[in-house]
Amino acid sequence: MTTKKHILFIVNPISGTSRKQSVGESIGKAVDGTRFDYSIVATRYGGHAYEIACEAVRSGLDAVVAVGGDGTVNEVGRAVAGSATALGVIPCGSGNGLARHLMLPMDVRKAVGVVNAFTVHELDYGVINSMPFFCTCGMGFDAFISMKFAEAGRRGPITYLENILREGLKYKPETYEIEDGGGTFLNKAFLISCANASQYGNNAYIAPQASMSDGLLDVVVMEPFGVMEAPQLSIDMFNKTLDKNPNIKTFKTERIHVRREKAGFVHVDGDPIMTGADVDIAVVNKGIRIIVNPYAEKARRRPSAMQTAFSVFFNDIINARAEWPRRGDRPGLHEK
Ligand SMILES: Nc1ncnc2c1ncn2[C@@H]1O[C@H](COP(=O)(O)OP(=O)(O)OP(=O)(O)O)[C@@H](O)[C@H]1O
Repeated sequence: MTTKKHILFIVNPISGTSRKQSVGESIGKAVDGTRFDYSIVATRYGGHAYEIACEAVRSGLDAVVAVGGDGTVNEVGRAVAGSATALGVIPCGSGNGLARHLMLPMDVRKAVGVVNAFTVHELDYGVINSMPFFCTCGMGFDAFISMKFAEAGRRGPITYLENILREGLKYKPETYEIEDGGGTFLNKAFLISCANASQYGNNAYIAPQASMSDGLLDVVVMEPFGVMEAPQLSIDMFNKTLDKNPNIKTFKTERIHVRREKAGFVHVDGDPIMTGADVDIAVVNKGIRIIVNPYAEKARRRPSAMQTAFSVFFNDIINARAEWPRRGDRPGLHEK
């Protein structure tokens, strides 16, 4: 008789937009009880998932499964990184960037099926000023929007889009000094994103070539762009061709150092955090064990309705940016 594996499911009840009352029940019905002993706990506050997952690692559990979005994945990932305990994900957030990169099913029952299969790979994660990230981190417009999203209080893709629309109208690019081992260069940029996994969530691919097993981060520098280039940027983001866009510089590296004009926000897997002007970002090669999807067919990634909606909204920003100053009723806005 083989011994059962021990798994803890940590449910973030406020993640995503749907109510989470029945999630525990769905998990209970789908877990293979002949092979796994499991328990389910709900978080009571931000940071609680990290605390519970640290305890699970100390107890030597085989896996801790984050039931939530990228914020919950980050808390559990931080706790299990560097240990024998694996990270599992049941995607229940609004963006689910890591889950989508790993091609995990969005359906709870099917995602538990992936946990049941228990295929564990050692994968990379990143660290920004000593804070681990598993999907993306970034600064500039990237961090600005994640901060606004957190402030908004409401969650879900529509809030995200509304914020992009509102804030995109007045965002001003900054100058960054970037050092990547090969040299130092100055860049005026709209955003700098560092990707361990390929997307922000909702299938918006900031770094289509990003791999979680190459020991490298994909750095994306989006330079200031004009009204004419913007529609192509949004199309490229959803067609996974952003790396071919002339307004984008991309490179792979193990680490970079970025010096900003002043202290400011960065985002770490979508959550805004204040840091100093100097930012160090590095990859930890094969630093975390993750339950992956043995049934995934990479060739079948398709654009979703959400992708199309995002493109439309992005184009609206551009149109609004072009028109408002002309109307003369928004003197505070910065039109490039
Ligand atoms: N019980 C709780 N009450 C308040 N906040 C919580 C609670 N549990 C977790 N959190 C916090 O909620 C935040 C959002 O969670 P999460 O990222 O999982 O969902 P999401 O934002 O909807 O998804 P995504 O990041 O994929 O868009 C996290 O930063 C987490 O720390």
